[in-house]
Amino acid sequence: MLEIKDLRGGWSETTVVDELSISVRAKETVAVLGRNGVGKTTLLELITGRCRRHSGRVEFDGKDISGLQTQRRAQLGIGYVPQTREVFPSLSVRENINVAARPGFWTESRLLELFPSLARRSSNFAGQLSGGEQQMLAIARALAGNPKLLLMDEPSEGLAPVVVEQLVVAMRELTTSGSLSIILVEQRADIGLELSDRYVVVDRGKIVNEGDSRALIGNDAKIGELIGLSVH
Ligand SMILES: Nc1ncnc2c1ncn2[C@@H]1O[C@H](COP(=O)(O)OP(=O)(O)OP(=O)(O)O)[C@@H](O)[C@H]1O
Repeated sequence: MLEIKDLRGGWSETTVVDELSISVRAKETVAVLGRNGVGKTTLLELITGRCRRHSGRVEFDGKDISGLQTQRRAQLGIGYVPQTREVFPSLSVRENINVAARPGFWTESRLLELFPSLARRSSNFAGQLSGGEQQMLAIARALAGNPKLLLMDEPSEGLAPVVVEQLVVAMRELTTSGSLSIILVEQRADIGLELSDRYVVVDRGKIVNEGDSRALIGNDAKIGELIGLSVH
């Protein structure tokens, strides 16, 4: 459903992602792992069209979307949960969810069921929420657009362990529900591997290793060697 071929791009003239190819099948979750600053966010932003492609192709559902505007890509079914969350602070939880909603499985009530902490605060302004709740809201808002592909950038970053646990429960539901394809950028390799079918390791804008996530779970020595990340 997503085919990226020899993609190069970055911020203005700077190349961050370099000749990267990856494909994601329907209903598959792929974890993107790697150290800070290797280009994981930039890869997601190239898929959404938020940063500059220098060469290569991005195909979505068999269509070349490389030259399309970000909004058009979203309309075609690419949802994005940016690292900075970008919820609208002066809109309520409900309003944030509905701002870009489109018909489909994910209705407001299903989303509030998926995230019980949001249900309890549905009338609050997003700006009053904790970091964890804002992260849940960013995911809920992206899902409300009923995407076919969801891109998530480090959802667990900066959150307390108990909140990360709640988030993982909801994300597990998403990855096992079987209707979405997901690319999950995650600093926490243990979380990324647990939630994904396959993983890729990015280093200096290229994929340097990939494989079946289950084969790597628990193999901390190998994870450390591949990524140099702490697993807990
Ligand atoms: N919005 C931006 N504008 C300009 N440069 C950027 C922007 N975002 C990232 N970069 C640059 O692109 C390079 C790769 O960063 P990127 O955020 O893609 O890496 P990352 O692997 O996601 O790391 P992190 O885990 O720290 O987010 C870095 O040199 C970074 O400074």
